[in-house]
Amino acid sequence: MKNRILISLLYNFITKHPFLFCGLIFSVVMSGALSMIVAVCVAPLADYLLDPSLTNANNITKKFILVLNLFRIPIGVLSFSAIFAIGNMLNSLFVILIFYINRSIGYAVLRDLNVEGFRNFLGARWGFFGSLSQGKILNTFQHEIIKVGDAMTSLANQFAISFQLLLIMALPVFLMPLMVGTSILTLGILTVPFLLLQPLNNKLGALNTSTSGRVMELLHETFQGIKIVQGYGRQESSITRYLSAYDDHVKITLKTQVLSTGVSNLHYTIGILAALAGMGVAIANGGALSEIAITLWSLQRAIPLANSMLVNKVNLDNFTGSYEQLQAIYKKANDYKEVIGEKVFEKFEIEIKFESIHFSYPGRPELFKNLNILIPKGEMVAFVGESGSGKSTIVDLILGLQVPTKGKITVDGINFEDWNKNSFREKIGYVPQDPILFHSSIRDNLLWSRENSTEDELWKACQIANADQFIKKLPEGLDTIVGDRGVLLSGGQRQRIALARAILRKPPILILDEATSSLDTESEQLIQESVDSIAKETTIIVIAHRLSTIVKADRIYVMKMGELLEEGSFSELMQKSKGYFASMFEIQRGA
Ligand SMILES: Nc1ncnc2c1ncn2[C@@H]1O[C@H](COP(=O)(O)OP(=O)(O)OP(=O)(O)O)[C@@H](O)[C@H]1O
Repeated sequence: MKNRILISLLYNFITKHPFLFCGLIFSVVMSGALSMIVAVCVAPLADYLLDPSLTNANNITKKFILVLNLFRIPIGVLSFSAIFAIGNMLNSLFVILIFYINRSIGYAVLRDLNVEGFRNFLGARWGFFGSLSQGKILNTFQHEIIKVGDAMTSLANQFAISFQLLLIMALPVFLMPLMVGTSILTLGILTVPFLLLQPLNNKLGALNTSTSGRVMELLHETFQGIKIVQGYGRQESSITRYLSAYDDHVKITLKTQVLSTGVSNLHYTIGILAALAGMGVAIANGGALSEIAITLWSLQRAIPLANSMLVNKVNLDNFTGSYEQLQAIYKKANDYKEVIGEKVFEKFEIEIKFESIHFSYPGRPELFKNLNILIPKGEMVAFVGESGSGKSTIVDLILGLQVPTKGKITVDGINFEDWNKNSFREKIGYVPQDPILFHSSIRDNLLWSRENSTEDELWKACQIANADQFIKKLPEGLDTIVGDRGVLLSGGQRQRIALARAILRKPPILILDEATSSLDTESEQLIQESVDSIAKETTIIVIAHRLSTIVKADRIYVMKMGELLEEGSFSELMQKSKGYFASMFEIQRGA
């Protein structure tokens, strides 16, 4: 399973980034070749130390001298040392290059996974976000994707190291097969206990993923709800809850890190033992000193590499938890994938129609049974009814954020699913119940809905939304920063900016979900007049609690527990004796 994942990740990577992969191979080959040259240099140096006249020099030294003669390089300890030093230096440069490419591979994979995650998540229907905690989504981006990127670096490292080892050990294997064989056998036997740690690694990896997810969830939840945490005086309990999750995570992380460092250190010692065992066998068998020196030199380069291989293996063992969580979330996002129709919505011409719509939220009883609604172009259509009766859900269905379980929604006679949803949404100005502003200036928040608006258009939209006066009084006017989600403004000011943002689009359809609920009566009145004035050229869908705000609506739908109770114009509904709407209106008037 794990190998299959790695192979598919590697394959994806090679096809997407062939240059990086070729760069890695080139650097690895160069580094290996240089290691070989450096190892060869050890023989003349060792022979020179034994006998500076080099009369009884080893075969390798003799061949080395022949090559130097070919290039007219003077023979002596200076040239031997210089070649040895330059070879080492060049090799170090290639090792740095390998490190750079390995990290680049990790970051390239990270970037691909981030893009894939973003596309998946933003392409999912609204329901997907309700099915997951935001902490989990953040954790996916901040931790799990990084772990998978690290695993790819480890994999690239594994590949590079295997190749380097092969080249570094080629000469010693040829010269001293017994010494190398003994060392490898000793190392292999002593490594077995380390390999038995794999199940523990897998378990720690999965625990690390879940505990870090919990930490992120609590962090996010606390700061999202900071007002209520402080308002209820629950700071201490929030800290305790957070610390408990944090401690759980630290415990697991510590275990993982100790294991990784422990493996690395113990294995290094074992590597030295293996080299000594090999050397012992070589000396016992009368091996030439210069050849033993070459092999020892190569082994001292190979042992840390073999050690890194084991550490990489630990990383590769515990990345599966992260990868599986990533895939599970991606799959979920994919299950919720929005169907994007092909027809581009250019102009709203006729109507929006709900035909026998059934709808239920997952795991909840059916909310709408056979709901029929008509929103003709140019009308102001209002939805009223008690809390929880389904008004906002109707808006979500119009926006395509939710999908009916049965029945058909059509726009201009065409099934909603056949429209390219974003082209339809681009024609909508939407002010949700809780108007979200981004942590930026008022200007940026407005321009977000229509980027190329002029200064005049910005102020005009603010004027219609009755926001111009208060914005002018702010020290930095349109450039005032609104704070995270708009916390530096009052609820009513936030609503007015959200309304201006919607109006700026000059949308043919304007959806106002309780858009004036936080305003004082006078501001509401002013906005009401503005909305009435744009109603002539705009289709307006409004959800209202204050029934006095929909007196001019052409059509009012009265909802109760997902059911359509009454329908008609304001005067028609008021004329119904014992009508639900009329009695609601009377109650509000009396209040
Ligand atoms: N994401 C959701 N998952 C499950 N049930 C939901 C979800 N959103 C809303 N509901 C339920 O659907 C019903 C209708 O909710 P909706 O928000 O559409 O009502 P509403 O009329 O707009 O209420 P209000 O006036 O309070 O905003 C409620 O019973 C609510 O609990």
